[in-house]
Amino acid sequence: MTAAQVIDGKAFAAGLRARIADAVPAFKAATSRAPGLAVVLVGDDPASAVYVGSKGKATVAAGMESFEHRLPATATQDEVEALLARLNADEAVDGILLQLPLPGHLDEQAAVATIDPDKDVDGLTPVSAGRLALGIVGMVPCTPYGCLLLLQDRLGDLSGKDAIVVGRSILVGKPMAQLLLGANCTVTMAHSRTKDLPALVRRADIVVAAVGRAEMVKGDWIKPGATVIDVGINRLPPADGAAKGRLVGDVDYDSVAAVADAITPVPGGVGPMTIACLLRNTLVAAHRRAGLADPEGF
Ligand SMILES: Nc1nc2c(c(=O)[nH]1)N[C@@H](CN(C=O)c1ccc(C(=O)N[C@@H](CCC(=O)O)C(=O)O)cc1)CN2
Repeated sequence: MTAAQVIDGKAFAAGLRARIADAVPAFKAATSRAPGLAVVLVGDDPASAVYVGSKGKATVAAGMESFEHRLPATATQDEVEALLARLNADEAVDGILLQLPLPGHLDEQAAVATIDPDKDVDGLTPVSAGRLALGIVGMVPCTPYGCLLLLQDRLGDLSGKDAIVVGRSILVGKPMAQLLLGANCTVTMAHSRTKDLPALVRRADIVVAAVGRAEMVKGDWIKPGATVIDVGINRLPPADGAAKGRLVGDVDYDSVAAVADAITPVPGGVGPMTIACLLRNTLVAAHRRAGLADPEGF
């Protein structure tokens, strides 16, 4: 039996995207141009191609300019970095996103580090990570920022809450922990070498699962009344001749929903927030580059 409230990330993201679209005309009126987002896809990973397509469509739907750049899977490090350098210098581009993962022969961190931090709408450059750690205004990675918005919408002030982040990736785990710390939570970061993970999770008011292991977090790990944010997107093997397997998160949904106060579903939870927050970051970057105050309410 499901007791938890379902946190509807899809609906929240739709509302955020609508507010962003409403804010774009004022930017255009002030600058005579639209905010511009450039997305770079290297290679032909099918999931990445879908995400890049969705980002382009969402950008246009918000009234912004979308620039899509595709490089072959054989592109060299120099070719990727040369394209990023061109986008850094392009006045029409406010935000640059290098879709990850890159093909294995490329150095992701080195490529990301060449992006102008003022255009780093993914919040992944060393400068953005440093600003986040120091609590200085900068660009925040989209998925963890989306999680924070969902948590604040559900719980209000997060001060004093015990939070655990399971997973320490650069894309989600590390920035998520920084954001929760910035919101005055007491934060535990757990990872593959953590001892007695269930006992640590059981202490938390807020659980963010971002490990990339299907249905790993179980209901008997959860403190009754906790809020659970599931960042995982895992495809199970197809069952009984089905063409595709079911999409599940890092949380064992049914057992956790029976104990938690609130939980994000997969799909329809955190995923849609990633693209909405990318548009938010692009709008903010465009304002800062144009010397305008940050748009209000984002
Ligand atoms: N440079 C980046 N690369 C990647 C990022 C990122 O934030 N920056 N995140 C992920 C992929 N991603 C966006 O790029 C992304 C993943 C999932 C979703 C989403 O809406 N998922 C849906 C389910 C989709 C499905 O049916 O398969 C959901 O959860 O409801 C959006 C964006 C890795 N790369």
